[in-house]
Amino acid sequence: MGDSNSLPGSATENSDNVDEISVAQDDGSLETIVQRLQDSISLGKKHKFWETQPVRQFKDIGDTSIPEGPIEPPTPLSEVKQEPYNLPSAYEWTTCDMDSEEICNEVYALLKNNYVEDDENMFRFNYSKEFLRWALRPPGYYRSWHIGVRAKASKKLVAFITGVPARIRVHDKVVKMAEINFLCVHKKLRSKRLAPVMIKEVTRRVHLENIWQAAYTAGVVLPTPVTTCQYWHRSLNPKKLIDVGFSRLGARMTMSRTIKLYRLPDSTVTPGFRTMELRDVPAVTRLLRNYLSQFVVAPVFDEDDVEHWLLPTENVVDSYLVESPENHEITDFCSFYTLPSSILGNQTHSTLKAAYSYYNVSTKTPLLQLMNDVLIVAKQKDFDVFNALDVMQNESFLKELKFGPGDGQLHYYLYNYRVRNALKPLELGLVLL
Ligand SMILES: CCCCCCCCCCCCCC(=O)SCCNC(=O)CCNC(=O)[C@H](O)C(C)(C)COP(=O)(O)OP(=O)(O)OC[C@H]1O[C@@H](n2cnc3c(N)ncnc32)[C@H](O)[C@@H]1OP(=O)(O)O
Repeated sequence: MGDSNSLPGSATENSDNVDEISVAQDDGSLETIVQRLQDSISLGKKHKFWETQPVRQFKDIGDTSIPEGPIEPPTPLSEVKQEPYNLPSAYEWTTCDMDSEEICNEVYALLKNNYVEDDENMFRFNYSKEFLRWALRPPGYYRSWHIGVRAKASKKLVAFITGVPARIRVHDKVVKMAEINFLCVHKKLRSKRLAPVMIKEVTRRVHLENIWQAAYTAGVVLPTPVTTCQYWHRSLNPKKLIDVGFSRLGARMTMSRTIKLYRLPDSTVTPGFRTMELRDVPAVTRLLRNYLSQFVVAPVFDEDDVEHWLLPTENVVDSYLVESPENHEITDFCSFYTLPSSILGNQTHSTLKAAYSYYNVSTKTPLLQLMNDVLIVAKQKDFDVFNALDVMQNESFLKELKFGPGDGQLHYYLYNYRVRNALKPLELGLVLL
C-alpha cells in the first residue's frame, strides 16, 4: 500500500562496505517536512484539489492548538451525495468485479502498462492477478470500492482506484478507515484532472458505508505526510540487478567480489523456523497484536484478518514463524509479499522478482537472525531483491544485513484525521501494499 507506491527500483550501490553508502536521510521529522514545504512554496507549487480536502494542510504544521482526531465530523448519511460525480462526457463509471476473470485481466493490463514507475522510467510495478485479488478482497470488503472508468465508445478501462476496509489505531483510538490504493490513469489521459474526480468518487462510496477516514501512501508529496519512509534494497541476485541497471557496481568492486559479498547460506539457521499454517492463526494473531501495540499508527488485526493477510498464498504472500522445539510456543514471525516489476526496454530480462518485507515480530529469535533466515528463503525462492521500508524496527537490521538505501521516498497519509506531530518511520506499524 501499497507502494507500495514508491519506486519499484532504484540504484543501490554495491561496495564492500555497505555502511559507506550515504544518501541524504529523511527522518520524517517536522523540520524535514517544513523544509520540504518551503521548497515547494518557493517552487510556486499549489494544490488546487488537496487544498479543498479535509487533510492536514501545510500551513497548519507546527500549530499544536488543533487537537488530534477527525478534521470534519461525519455528515448524516442522508446527506451523502447519492449519484456518482460527473466524468468528462466520453467516460463512464464501472464497478470492477474482481471475482470475474475477464475484469481482473482488464485491471491487470491497465496497471501493468500504466501504474507506478521509478523516476528514470526503467521499472514499472507488475502486480499479479492473484495479488490484486488478495489485496482487494480482504474480510468485509466492498465491491463498490473497486472503481473503474471506461471510455464510453470503446468500453476500454482507462482508470482505476480502490479502497478496502481496515481498523487502524492512531495513538489510543481505533478508527475504521479505507485503505486507498491502485489509483491509476491511463498514460494518454494524464494531467486532465481525472484523479481528483476519482478520489472524490471513492470518498463518496466510502462515506456511504459510514466510514469517514482513510490511509494511503504515495511517492509524491501532498498535504501533509504523517511520515516519510525510505525503501532499502538487499541484493539477492546482484549480477542481474547490475545488468538491468537496478544497481551499480560499487567503486573498487568487481562482479565476482560483489556476488561473494551478497552470497547467503543454503539453509536457514533458526531451530523451529517453518512456514506458517492455518492452525497457527490464533498464535500469530496474539503475537502480532501484542507487537503492533507499541507503534503510534498500526492496523488492528483479528484472526480473520491474519488468515487473509498473512496465511501464505503462493506467489503473493509468504509467512514463516519460529516454533520452539521444546514447548512448541510460537515466538517469532516474519513475512513478505511478492511484487515483481517489469523491466522496461532490456533485451535480456523482462521481470525483476522482488520480495517486500511485510510484518515481522521477534520475541526470542534476534530480529537480525530472523531476517537473515527470511533472506535465505527469499533467495531459495529465486527472488532478485528483497526490499524493506525503514518502518517498525527494520532499521536495526538493514545495514548489518547489507541492505542499501534506495533513492525514492514513500509518504504515508491519513484523510480526515489529524495526527498532532509527524511520526518517525520507526513509530509507524503499518505496511500498505
Ligand atoms: C473517507 C474516505 C476518503 C478516501 C480518499 C482518500 C484519499 C486518497 C488519495 C489517493 C491515494 C492514492 C494512493 C495510490 O494509489 S499512489 C499510486 C498513484 N499511482 C501512480 O503513481 C500511477 C501512475 N500515475 C498515474 O496514474 C497518474 O499520474 C495519477 C492517477 C497518480 C494522477 O493523475 P494525473 O497525473 O493525470 O493528475 P490529474 O491531472 O488527474 O490530477 C492532478 C491532481 O492529483 C493529485 N495527485 C497526483 N498523484 C497523486 C497521488 N498519487 N495521490 C493523490 N493525489 C495525487 C495532484 O497532486 C493534483 O492535485 P493538486 O496537487 O492540484 O491538489
